[in-house]
Amino acid sequence: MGNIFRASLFDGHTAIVTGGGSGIGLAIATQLGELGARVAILGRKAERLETAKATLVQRGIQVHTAVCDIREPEQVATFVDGVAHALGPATILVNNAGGQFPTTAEQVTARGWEAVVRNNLNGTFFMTQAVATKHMIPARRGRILNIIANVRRGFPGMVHTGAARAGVENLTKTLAVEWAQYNVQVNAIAPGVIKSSGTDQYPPELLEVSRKQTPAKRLGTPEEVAHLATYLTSDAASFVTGETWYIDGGANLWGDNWPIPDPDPAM
Ligand SMILES: CCCCCCC/C=C/C(=O)SCCNC(=O)CCNC(=O)[C@H](O)C(C)(C)COP(=O)(O)OP(=O)(O)OC[C@H]1O[C@@H](n2cnc3c(N)ncnc32)[C@H](O)[C@@H]1OP(=O)(O)O
Ligand SMILES: NC(=O)C1=CN([C@@H]2O[C@H](COP(=O)(O)OP(=O)(O)OC[C@H]3O[C@@H](n4cnc5c(N)ncnc54)[C@H](OP(=O)(O)O)[C@@H]3O)[C@@H](O)[C@H]2O)C=CC1
Repeated sequence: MGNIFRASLFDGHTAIVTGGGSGIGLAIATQLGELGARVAILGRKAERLETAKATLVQRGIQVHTAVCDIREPEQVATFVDGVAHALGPATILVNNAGGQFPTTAEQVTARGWEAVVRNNLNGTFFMTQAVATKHMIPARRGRILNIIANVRRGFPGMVHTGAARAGVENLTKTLAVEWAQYNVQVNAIAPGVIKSSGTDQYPPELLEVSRKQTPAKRLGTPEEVAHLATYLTSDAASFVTGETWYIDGGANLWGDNWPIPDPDPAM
């Protein structure tokens, strides 16, 4: 599918995309940049960021990159100040960085739990607070978009990320209300299973199970998520706030997120 959005849609905007060096984040950074935004991306791995930067620059996009772990508030503050210096204050923040590992609730260690909650919930909040207070609230203008996951029916098989993403969904609602007075809209996207650099780390046979468990009978693409992100960060969505948008081929309504044993062993 081609791009249905106007070429100059984001002229004059600066967009931060966390985890913009790969997968869904890179697709979003590419699309916002091609529509006129200056783009700042971060991640923990410098090499990944350099490769992504080359791709974006090749497409004529003005890019700022810096290594930053969103779990560390000092690194976040330095990154956010660096964006203002390099590209001007951010008008768009896409909190896309995140991840987890499969585990049963019985087996997850305290450190494993903390690692995933810090990555997905704490990191998202630290970025959001820094960008809003330093850039968006003073300018009385901002769009924040949180990438979560399909947690509508919990997340059996990944209890830590289910809890963390539900936390992000709730902070999306809270901040939509608190920051409406500053003309800052806050929304979330809940992707189903998307064929990306992220899911490439999962065994192919599990991805095939996910495909079958999706009513649309296919996996989504990063570009499809980017189209929705473009709408939600554009002026077309200026009266939309506090909402979670599922993009999952119907998966939140039917089928298993993750193949776990039947909760009733007698069945
Ligand atoms: C096929 C169907 C798919 C359906 C689901 C699709 C929905 C979601 C898809 C995606 O999210 S795609 C993105 C995929 N990418 C990732 O998820 C990778 C992200 N991982 C990370 O960023 C990190 O590994 C982490 C999870 C944040 C942990 O990083 P950190 O550096 O903090 O951890 P460590 O210091 O190494 O370990 C802390 C603690 O956590 C335990 N642990 C870490 N990784 C694993 C693992 N893979 N398996 C089990 N346990 C893990 C580790 O053992 C430590 O605990 P202790 O052993 O010390 O108790
Ligand atoms: N693909 C899918 O099916 C789904 C994905 N999601 C979520 O969407 C987001 C993007 O996923 P996807 O593109 O598929 O996967 P990727 O693993 O390719 O993307 C995750 C990105 O986040 C960055 N990142 C992770 N932790 C941190 C951190 N602490 N600080 C800074 N950057 C970090 C990674 O970079 P680096 O490693 O260099 O730090 C990477 O660029 C993730 O939050 C994922 O959990 C949700 C539902 C489904």
